[in-house]
Amino acid sequence: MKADVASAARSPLDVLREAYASPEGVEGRLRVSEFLTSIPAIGATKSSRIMHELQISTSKRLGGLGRLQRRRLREFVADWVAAHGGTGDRLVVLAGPTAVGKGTVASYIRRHYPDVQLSVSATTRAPRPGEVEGESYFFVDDAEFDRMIAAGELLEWATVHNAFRYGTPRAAVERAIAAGNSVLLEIDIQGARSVRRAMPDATLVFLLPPSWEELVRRLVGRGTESPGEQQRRLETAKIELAAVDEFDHQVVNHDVADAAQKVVDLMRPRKGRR
Ligand SMILES: Nc1ncnc2c1ncn2[C@@H]1O[C@H](COP(=O)(O)OP(=O)(O)OP(=O)(O)O)[C@@H](O)[C@H]1O
Ligand SMILES: Nc1nc2c(ncn2[C@@H]2O[C@H](COP(=O)(O)O)[C@@H](O)[C@H]2O)c(=O)[nH]1
Repeated sequence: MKADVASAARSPLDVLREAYASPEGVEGRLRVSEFLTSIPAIGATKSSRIMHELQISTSKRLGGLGRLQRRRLREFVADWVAAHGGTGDRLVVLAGPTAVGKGTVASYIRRHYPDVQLSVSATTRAPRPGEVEGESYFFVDDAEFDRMIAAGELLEWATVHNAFRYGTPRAAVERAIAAGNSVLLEIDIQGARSVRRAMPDATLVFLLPPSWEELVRRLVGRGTESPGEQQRRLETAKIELAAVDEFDHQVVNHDVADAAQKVVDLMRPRKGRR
């Protein structure tokens, strides 16, 4: 008989998230084999084969998996769900350390994939040359940002790099999802965590640099921060890189077009892609 953990109301990915967050909780104590067979179209034989492929022993419980096993299982389940009727992830968050290329990848997506809806954030920082109100950001003053927070108009917000405040307007995201469209949020890591709390079904993508040296090269090469500020951001980047396992997918930004394609792929219907 199928275990009741991945009932129609809850996605198997939600079950995994809860298990990884609370290894001693109900989901954490669930055997991996029971979890797998609770997913429609996975029976006992298939479950054994999958566990063998993922190098997980038959006695393991979800909460007792090691870091690599957790990642392998989560990626397997994400692919499986997508291939068996997934409709594309509705809310996709692209986050990562400073200068990894989030803005560059998001701009590439804006230019090359006009069907992808990008959320436009509100910010208290001033516009840079070439930035357009309502396209790049909604540029607001502190009083207006305070008002938006108080009115519950922001899905998440954060003070980024100890400088200015940035937030995701809730209404546009909710409207898009209600209309059956997908939305991409390019935000910082604190914001990604807040989105996960507010909307547990969101898909979090961590953009990684090809190497630490390349991240430093990109930050220094961009030339928009003083040497002191670069140093401070690199210290924060070290801490942020350690958060990679909180995310559903990792994309390495070797090449902008390739990274953009990978992000967009997550937002598209993927039935039968496996
Ligand atoms: N794949 C890539 N290869 C080489 N250079 C890249 C690549 N992606 C981005 N860059 C360069 O890296 C620098 C940082 O990129 P970008 O400003 O997009 O980073 P970011 O993650 O948005 O940074 P922040 O969070 O600090 O705003 C830019 O000079 C950009 O041109
Ligand atoms: N938490 C949020 N972070 C955001 C949002 N919009 C942008 N950002 C992040 O801010 C920094 C700096 O951006 P910049 O345009 O001033 O260079 C960058 O890391 C963005 O990802 C948001 O709505 N929420």
